Amino acid sequence: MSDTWFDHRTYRHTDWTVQRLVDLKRRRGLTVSLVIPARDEQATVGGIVSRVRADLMERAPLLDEIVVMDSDSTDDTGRVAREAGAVVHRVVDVRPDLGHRRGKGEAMWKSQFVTSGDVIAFLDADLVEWGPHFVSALLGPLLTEPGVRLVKGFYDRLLDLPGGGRVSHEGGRVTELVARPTLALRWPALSGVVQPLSGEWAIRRDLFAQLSVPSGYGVELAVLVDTHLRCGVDAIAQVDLGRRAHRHQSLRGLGAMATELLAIADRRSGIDHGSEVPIRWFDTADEQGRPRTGTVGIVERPPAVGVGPERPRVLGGAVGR
Ligand SMILES: O=c1ccn([C@@H]2O[C@H](COP(=O)(O)OP(=O)(O)O[C@H]3O[C@H](CO)[C@@H](O)[C@H](O)[C@H]3O)[C@@H](O)[C@H]2O)c(=O)[nH]1
Ligand SMILES: O=C(O)[C@H](O)COP(=O)(O)O
Repeated sequence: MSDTWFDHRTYRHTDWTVQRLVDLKRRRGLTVSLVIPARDEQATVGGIVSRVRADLMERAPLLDEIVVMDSDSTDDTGRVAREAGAVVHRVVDVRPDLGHRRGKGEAMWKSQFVTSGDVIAFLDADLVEWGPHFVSALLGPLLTEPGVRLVKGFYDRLLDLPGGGRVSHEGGRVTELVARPTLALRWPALSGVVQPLSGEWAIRRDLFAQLSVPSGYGVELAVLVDTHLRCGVDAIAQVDLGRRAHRHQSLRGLGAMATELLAIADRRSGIDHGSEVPIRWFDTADEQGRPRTGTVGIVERPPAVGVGPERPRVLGGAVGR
């Protein structure tokens, strides 16, 4: 297997200083939006927003806006993020004429209608070990390599072990057991992508607007595969960001995520499972002792470029002005 892509499209976050990135951005005349999708992240979102704001907006003018997409939170995520200095949009309030779906991908798709940067960078809101370079370094390849249009972050991933306070370096269970094997089998050109599911990535707006976007956790895999299919693997770069730790989901939650990823990959290989896949959980039972059932949504939003302007709302039967 050729490692050519890995060798010439893999960078380290130390390859650029923030000042160099600011100079490059100014020279290229580009603007950058940071988007943070967040559902019930009041514990971490405030610290994340205030740190990127201080380092990448106030100390150095790298970001033009920081937007938190509040994804159906039932806690104080929106207020905490606003007080920390972000512009906050409730996903449900953005383009209501297009309807509302739940999920991370929906928050990211709708962010296109409330941001204006030529480049959109994404950052998860549940990080507990990270730094502002998780955002700034993603811009390096986009600002220096004319052919690069999508940049993925990668890192050493920590996993909390039972027993309290113990960690291993074997985090990213869905990444290692589902996403990377799927890429290796179906799109081997992408097998050098270290963290295909990383929530830290940056993309040219004009490319993102041409892609369909799964409403749930399939967004990262879809954007990666579709960029490869549409633009070629050299349009993708990756940056080593060091170490990352985040809040872990339950194994059952990860099972649903894995199901969605496999269905999204299948769809791109010509096998469509429809908009919903039934799943069963054997670790819990209903009143009759049978395994509980649930469904995983496999819906996608169309490319934003084809979505027209907001339709006027109909007020009391008359078209509102
Ligand atoms: O309905 C949702 C669910 C999650 N999130 C936010 O999305 C981010 C990541 O979600 P999380 O549940 O922490 O995902 P992980 O278990 O960490 O999943 C990994 O794998 C996913 C599938 O590729 C990626 O989307 C994630 O970014 C990546 O961290 C966080 O800021 C969440 O608050 C939403 O905005 N809406
Ligand atoms: O990227 C992944 O595989 C999922 O986010 C799960 O990560 P974890 O195993 O570190 O919880």
